[in-house]
Amino acid sequence: MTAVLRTTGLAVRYGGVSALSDADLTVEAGELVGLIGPNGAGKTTFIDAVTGFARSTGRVELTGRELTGLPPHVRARHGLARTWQAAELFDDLSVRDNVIVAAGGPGFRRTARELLRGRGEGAAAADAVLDRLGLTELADTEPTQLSQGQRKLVGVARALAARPALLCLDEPAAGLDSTESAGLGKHLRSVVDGGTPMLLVDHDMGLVLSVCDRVVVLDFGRVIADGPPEEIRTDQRVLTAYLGSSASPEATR
Ligand SMILES: Nc1ncnc2c1ncn2[C@@H]1O[C@H](COP(=O)(O)OP(=O)(O)OP(=O)(O)O)[C@@H](O)[C@H]1O
Repeated sequence: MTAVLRTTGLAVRYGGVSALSDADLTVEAGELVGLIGPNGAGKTTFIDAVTGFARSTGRVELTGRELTGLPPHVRARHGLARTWQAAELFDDLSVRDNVIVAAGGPGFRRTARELLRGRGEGAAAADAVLDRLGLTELADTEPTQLSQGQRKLVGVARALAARPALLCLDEPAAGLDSTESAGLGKHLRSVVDGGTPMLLVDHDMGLVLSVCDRVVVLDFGRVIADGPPEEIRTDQRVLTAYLGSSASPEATR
């Protein structure tokens, strides 16, 4: 079966620094794959290389189509969506309008018309995304009124609105408390179970190990482990990479 995402020998250098080396990773249909590793391991660099924001060597394929060398906006058009470590929202638009604007597909004029009209296809699609993420009650709220966790979820809603083939999330749980993080995990799982595969980078091991189907571990830019959470928890290379001892990776954050 064709993987949704397949990278082969993906590598990124920043001057003399090898940020990512020879990284092979797949995300299959229906999968939530976690990408973890100690600080500076290359996780954000991996997402940057896949989405075209970092110059890379090696190969990137999305549902069998080669994206290698294409600029970010073309990769996005082929179905790659990402979020950033800081959720960038338009603070003077409602949550619903933030999602409508992010859907992008209709083009600026049609999006502007949708916003002026208030309802329509774009609004209905945005409401469906908000519903999946449990944000319906906040649709008419302005982002300045939201908690950090809710802002993160709106960021995910914006990425999802473009109906991507793959959603890449960069540290969506950063700054969330454990209750907010557990809530986020439930919603991310629901997005994947609803048909959108996901690559999740996060330092919150409780979140990653509890919601992911498979976890890939990077250390010094190299993949050192790839398997189900229960295997990763006890993988000696992973334990050593995190603490240089036989402690659990969950104890690192
Ligand atoms: N723009 C850049 N220029 C130079 N070096 C960079 C750049 N971006 C990242 N690096 C280096 O590449 C390596 C991987 O960084 P990256 O941010 O991808 O790691 P990470 O696993 O996401 O780390 P963290 O968990 O701290 O966010 C690090 O050594 C980092 O210092």
